[in-house]
Amino acid sequence: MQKSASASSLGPGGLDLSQIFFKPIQNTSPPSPTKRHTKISVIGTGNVGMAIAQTILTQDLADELALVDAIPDKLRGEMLDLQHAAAFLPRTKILASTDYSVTVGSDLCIVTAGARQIAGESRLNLLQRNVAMFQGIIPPLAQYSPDTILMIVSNPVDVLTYVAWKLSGFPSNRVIGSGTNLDSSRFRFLIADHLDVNAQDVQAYIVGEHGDSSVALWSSISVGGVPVLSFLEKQQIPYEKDALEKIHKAVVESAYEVISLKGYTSWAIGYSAANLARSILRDQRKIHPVSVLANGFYGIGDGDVFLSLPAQLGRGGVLGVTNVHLTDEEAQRLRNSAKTISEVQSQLGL
Ligand SMILES: NC(=O)C1=CN([C@@H]2O[C@H](COP(=O)(O)OP(=O)(O)OC[C@H]3O[C@@H](n4cnc5c(N)ncnc54)[C@H](O)[C@@H]3O)[C@@H](O)[C@H]2O)C=CC1
Ligand SMILES: CC(=O)C(=O)O
Repeated sequence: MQKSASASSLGPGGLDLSQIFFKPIQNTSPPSPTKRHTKISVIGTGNVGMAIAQTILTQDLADELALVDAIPDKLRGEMLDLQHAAAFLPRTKILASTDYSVTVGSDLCIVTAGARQIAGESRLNLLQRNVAMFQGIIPPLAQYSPDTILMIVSNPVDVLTYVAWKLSGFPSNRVIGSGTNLDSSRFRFLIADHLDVNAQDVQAYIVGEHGDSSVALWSSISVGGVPVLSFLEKQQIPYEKDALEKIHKAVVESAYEVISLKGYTSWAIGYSAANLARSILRDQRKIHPVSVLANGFYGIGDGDVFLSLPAQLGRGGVLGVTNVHLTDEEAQRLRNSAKTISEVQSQLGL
């Protein structure tokens, strides 16, 4: 099901039409070796996979985009629909197959395949179904692209990032969960809305589990470089701790609300994953709250656990974790979140 025949082979008797339309220029130098060919694979072409794929295309993040799904007709339909937008988009070769060989040589593989929550269902509830699926997804990805970076989006994303790390055998810097990059955007949106400022001027992180035990780092929030809580305290402006808790609660409930209204979430995770892809593939060295191997940070205990911490991302994947100051309460909540994930993980026997 790979991309349809290229224009160059469409002439009668296999005549190479490109030689008729374009006269080759003689004595040209070979293409610059510094220009990398970038390939992204998206596994799972449901609501989330397609939102990510279309954001990658509009943002011109890849020279080649490979799509994989278990349902061939749906997959081919999605591939053709994207290909038909070629006249309006930057040039990207789009391939699709149910066979993982289509992903060969990927720089980044984004995994979105799997069951999703129904209204009111927790992300953690998806675990058993999606772990079984990952056993058929991660090994072939690792086999066809042994140097790739894996970005896991399927839920429960933190535990599945751990599962992907185990199944791939990759070093932990090359296995990343989209984690709370999305929750942090929801958080920034709500704070910006509250203060009537631009969300891009709000620096604010949600860390820990992408889910119900996530932790809001109120102590480090700044708007336009002004640290919000210490500013209010210095100006002796009273604020209600309850109001802060309500904003965090709204972040936690965001996905449940959208799912109860439209059945799934897609656009925001599409932008979130593309935002991470840009930082990784363009070596932006930006800090994102993403799911990383967290042992040893902020007193997180012995077992291997992935959860979101503010991490620097670049071409090598996770380059480091930022040493953001946490209050004792925030650090304790983060360790509790790690414990929640560890307990779920311990049922897996991996
Ligand atoms: N981490 C995050 O922030 C977010 C994660 N999600 C998660 O993303 C996942 C996908 O959600 P949706 O796209 O809405 O679901 P969906 O049901 O629309 O799409 C899932 C796709 O996976 C495919 N699939 C199933 N088994 C497969 C296999 N073995 N190999 C390849 N493809 C397979 C299905 O055919 C389907 O096209 C869910 O687990 C959901 O909870 C959703 C939103 C945000
Ligand atoms: C579904 C999900 O994980 C989200 O939108 O946050």
